[in-house]
Amino acid sequence: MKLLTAAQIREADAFTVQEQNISSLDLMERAAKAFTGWFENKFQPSEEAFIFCGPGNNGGDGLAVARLLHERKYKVQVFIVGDTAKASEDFKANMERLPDEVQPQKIEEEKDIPELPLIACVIDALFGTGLSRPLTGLYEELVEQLNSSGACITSIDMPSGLYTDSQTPEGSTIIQADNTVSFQLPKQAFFLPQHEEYVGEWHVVPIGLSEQFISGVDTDMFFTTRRDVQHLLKRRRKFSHKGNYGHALMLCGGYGKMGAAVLAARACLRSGVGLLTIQVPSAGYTVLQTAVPEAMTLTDPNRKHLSDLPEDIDKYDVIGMGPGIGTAPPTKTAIGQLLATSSHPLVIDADAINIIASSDRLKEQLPKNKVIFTPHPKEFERLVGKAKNDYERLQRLREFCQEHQCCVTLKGSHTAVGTPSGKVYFNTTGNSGMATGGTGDVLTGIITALVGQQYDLEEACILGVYVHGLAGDLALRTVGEIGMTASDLIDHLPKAFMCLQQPMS
Ligand SMILES: NC(=O)C1=CN([C@@H]2O[C@H](COP(=O)(O)OP(=O)(O)OC[C@H]3O[C@@H](n4cnc5c(N)ncnc54)[C@H](O)[C@@H]3O)[C@@H](O)[C@H]2O)[C@H](O)CC1
Ligand SMILES: [K+]
Repeated sequence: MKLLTAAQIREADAFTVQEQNISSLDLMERAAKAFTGWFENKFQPSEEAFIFCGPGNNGGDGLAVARLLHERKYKVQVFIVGDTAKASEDFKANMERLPDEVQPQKIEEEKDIPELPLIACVIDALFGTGLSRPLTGLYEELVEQLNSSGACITSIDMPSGLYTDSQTPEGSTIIQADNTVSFQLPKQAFFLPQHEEYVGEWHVVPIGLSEQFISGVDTDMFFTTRRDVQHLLKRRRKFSHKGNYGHALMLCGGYGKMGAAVLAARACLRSGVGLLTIQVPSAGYTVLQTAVPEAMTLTDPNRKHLSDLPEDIDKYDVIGMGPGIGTAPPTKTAIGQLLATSSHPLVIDADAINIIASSDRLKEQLPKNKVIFTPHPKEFERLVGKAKNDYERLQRLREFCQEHQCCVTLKGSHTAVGTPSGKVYFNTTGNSGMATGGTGDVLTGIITALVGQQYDLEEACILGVYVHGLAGDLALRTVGEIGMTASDLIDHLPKAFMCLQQPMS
């Protein structure tokens, strides 16, 4: 699904009003109803709502929500900040519609900011996608007081003070929402780790924006939904055999890190690959044969680290490498040799990334349209350099992918997949239980298996990160976040793939 900029959202708004022959006030009413529906599920009428409205349409939403909540027997108190004479037309219309029992109070100076009860339920309708500069003056003061009040804050559409699609200037004051309920589509800012404390949990409510507009609009930012990946999933044919699903080679493991090889191999096998051969340093032979009997095991001449490539390397459909291999000089030489000679698609993780990152010569040797990197943020930084903020990091991601015509899955809470054409796809599955050693090795195994099955690089990344997170979400239901291990993800991979095979209701 597409992610739109604030300007595109405004266009979608205008297009929808025309297409559906409704007024912008009708659209605001839809938005307010959608928000109120979410709110009713979350909070009881006994919880008094303190609604803070700015002078634009976000504030207009707040006023409409106040009316709807009042009709549903919630106690509401409305506060208005800003010059109402200059307020938007739909704001003014919703002021008119407020029932007599809901009389808004104006905040014109600091002393008008109310003292909130210890446990207060705040609705933040100060600014949404129309924010065009950092908060100052009374707005800033109010937001600071709300943030330090301990209230449970729900933001309408955007946390006030946060830019929708670009870097908010350093030091700006921004609402720290517990929940953000956004209209129709999540906003780009929600996917960036640096915004976690402002956005809180985000939720999306539909408001019927024009499908025609959204499908026609040009964007290079996407988020992946179940619908998006379901149609990527290839069917297995009735008369197929293991030769139809690819023969993967994995170069993984090192002394004390054979577990990484086991995890990557087991995940690869649980992701539909036809055949898997894994090469490990010779000390790992028994471990691999015992822990992963389905894989064929080759041993490196070196006992402790990778130092050589298999002889008949051309017969494989994909090579996955990196988990547990270390950065010993013979390992670097072997990786260099592989890059110089191989015509395979390559899935490159962990120390294989670090080895390439440390050498401009190796970076230059990267074959075009053949490589997937699966770095965590630190490995990514080694590969492309330090970024000042998440937006700069995303820009580096696009540039690197375009320069080397490769895919990169930049791992995180919303893993970002960069593609050779400069697009970015944010993943939407997964949970914090997955922040534990070995889950990256599992992802390498999954993506290697998918490339082996002839998914193109972009599809393998998007589907791979989605199913990896989905396995984590399924594991969450049985083992919870704290006790989750990488092996739990592997155990839940079959269910995750089964889930994707079910038609959506
Ligand atoms: N299509 C939709 O999703 C719909 C969204 N709705 C809601 O409308 C807002 C966007 O409304 P808009 O009037 O464009 O902007 P804001 O309310 O965010 O801002 C108002 C106004 O304030 C000025 N301004 C900007 N920054 C500052 C600042 N730092 N200090 C003071 N003033 C500032 C600027 O001139 C803005 O125009 C969207 O988020 C939704 O909540 C509709 O209700 C339904 C359709
Ligand atoms: K808001």
